[in-house]
Amino acid sequence: MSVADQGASESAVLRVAMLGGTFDPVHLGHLRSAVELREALALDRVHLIPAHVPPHRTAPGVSGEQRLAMLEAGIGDTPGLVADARELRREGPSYSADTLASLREELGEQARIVMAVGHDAFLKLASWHQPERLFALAHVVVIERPDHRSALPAALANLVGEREVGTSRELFATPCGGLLRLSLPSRMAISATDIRQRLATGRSVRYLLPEAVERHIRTHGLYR
Ligand SMILES: Nc1ncnc2c1ncn2[C@@H]1O[C@H](COP(=O)(O)OP(=O)(O)OP(=O)(O)O)[C@@H](O)[C@H]1O
Ligand SMILES: O=C(O)c1ccc[n+]([C@@H]2O[C@H](COP(=O)([O-])O)[C@@H](O)[C@H]2O)c1
Repeated sequence: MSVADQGASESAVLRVAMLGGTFDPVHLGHLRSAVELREALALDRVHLIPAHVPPHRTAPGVSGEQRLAMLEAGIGDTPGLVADARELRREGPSYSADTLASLREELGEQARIVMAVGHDAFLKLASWHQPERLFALAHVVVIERPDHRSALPAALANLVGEREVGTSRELFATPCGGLLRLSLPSRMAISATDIRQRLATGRSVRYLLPEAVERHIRTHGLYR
């Protein structure tokens, strides 16, 4: 096979990322990092997937339907971003391994599937449900700030083993099983907790989330 043919067959393989979260509500930090992730890894799609019952935190105050509606409003027509409701349709805790299994089933064995997690979530990965299965189904990409490299806790170092690679090209040589730590420079200092507090105390949330999401919150009287 010529180099040009190799390039063509590589790019024909679907590359998809899952970015899970509570999205209570979705904000510009989430959306900007989804866009940057897509560009950095040349992904076909980034699926933003709201958790139905988040495994490691208290239940969100706003229903799954409302969090999904805000996510859809926030994404609008942004190319390559998808509001994916699959965890909302599943009963019980929203384990990421089950979500990746459903993506794998849908996209087939050859698709390159990435589970994107923030650095803080990554540090706890060894305590997630069926952590080895995550790597059997997908690559893990850790979104880090450039200044934020720290040593891994022992349980995580065991789980990660020799999986880490340095480039997306190496990562996408296989459909799953790799780890890439990706520096995205522009993480915004925005959190959903802060947005909820601002709304509850009547302060402005303008420019922290898309205007369509703010409109949805006002129309439905959320977070008051
Ligand atoms: N400002 C941000 N920039 C980039 N990524 C973010 C930002 N805030 C959260 N994330 C990431 O988005 C994913 C979903 O986050 P989540 O829904 O918990 O939002 P949050 O703002 O951290 O919410 P909360 O304040 O309620 O904990 C996680 O992987 C998290 O690390
Ligand atoms: O599968 C698990 O055991 C698991 C444990 C903790 C978090 N997660 C997922 O990680 C994503 C980010 O979670 P959070 O709490 O940082 O918003 C979200 O999709 C969660 O469902 C998944």
